[in-house]
Amino acid sequence: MAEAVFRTEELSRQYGSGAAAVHALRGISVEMMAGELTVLLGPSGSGKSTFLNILGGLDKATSGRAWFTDHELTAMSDRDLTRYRRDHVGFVFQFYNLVPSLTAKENVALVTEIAANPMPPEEALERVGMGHRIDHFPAEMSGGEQQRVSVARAIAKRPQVLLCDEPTGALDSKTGVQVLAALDRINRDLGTTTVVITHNAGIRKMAHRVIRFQDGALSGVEENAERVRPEELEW
Ligand SMILES: Nc1ncnc2c1ncn2[C@@H]1O[C@H](COP(=O)(O)OP(=O)(O)OP(=O)(O)O)[C@@H](O)[C@H]1O
Repeated sequence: MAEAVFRTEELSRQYGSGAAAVHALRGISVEMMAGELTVLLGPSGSGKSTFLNILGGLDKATSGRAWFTDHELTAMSDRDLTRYRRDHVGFVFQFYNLVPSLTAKENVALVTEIAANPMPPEEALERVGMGHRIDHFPAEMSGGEQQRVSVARAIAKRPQVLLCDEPTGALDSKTGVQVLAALDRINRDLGTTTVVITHNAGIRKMAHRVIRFQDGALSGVEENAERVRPEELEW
């Protein structure tokens, strides 16, 4: 039986208090399985980023519990959360945040220099289809290519989980597909448990599991019996 890498129980997050309180998450109970690619789908403001940030140790719940394997994230100190992020989590955000004065390889090496068991930057870039661009600077790359370098940077430390917040949000569909194909390949080849936020419903078809958000609550969980390759997605 598949093992749950993430599990939440009545997870809630409130920002502010009193009349100004925003209930970003309202009691989310869900699981994400080892080796799976999960898509978090929902409209803007439905709580997806808040949920992903708590799973990644970047934000804290107001109530409820969350686990990474058998470690309870919601019981960890800030120091433990920092160590958890450093050792286990790769992040990809909508904007690539590459250092403009460093080449692709140097951007990836920033991470591999401080990781315990990193893959060589060349290998990470090869895995996202950027092996031929290792000496290029961000300004010499398209948005989709820069995003693939940021995926290489995220996987180079061999994280157990890869958390991606709108990785194609700033891209057109053609370059977006190349980024999704890179994520799909990493999930298949390395078995990295991957969570991808999107508000683009077409992307759900590449996932093993789809978790839908609406107004901070779950509005459904589906498993895809058959997955569509990113290259065949329509959006
Ligand atoms: N730091 C914050 N302070 C106050 N409210 C916040 C904060 N972060 C998020 N929110 C609110 O919480 C709700 C959920 O936001 P969240 O970013 O998690 O949604 P989302 O589904 O990821 O949306 P998007 O697709 O636009 O990123 C929104 O109403 C948002 O305005």
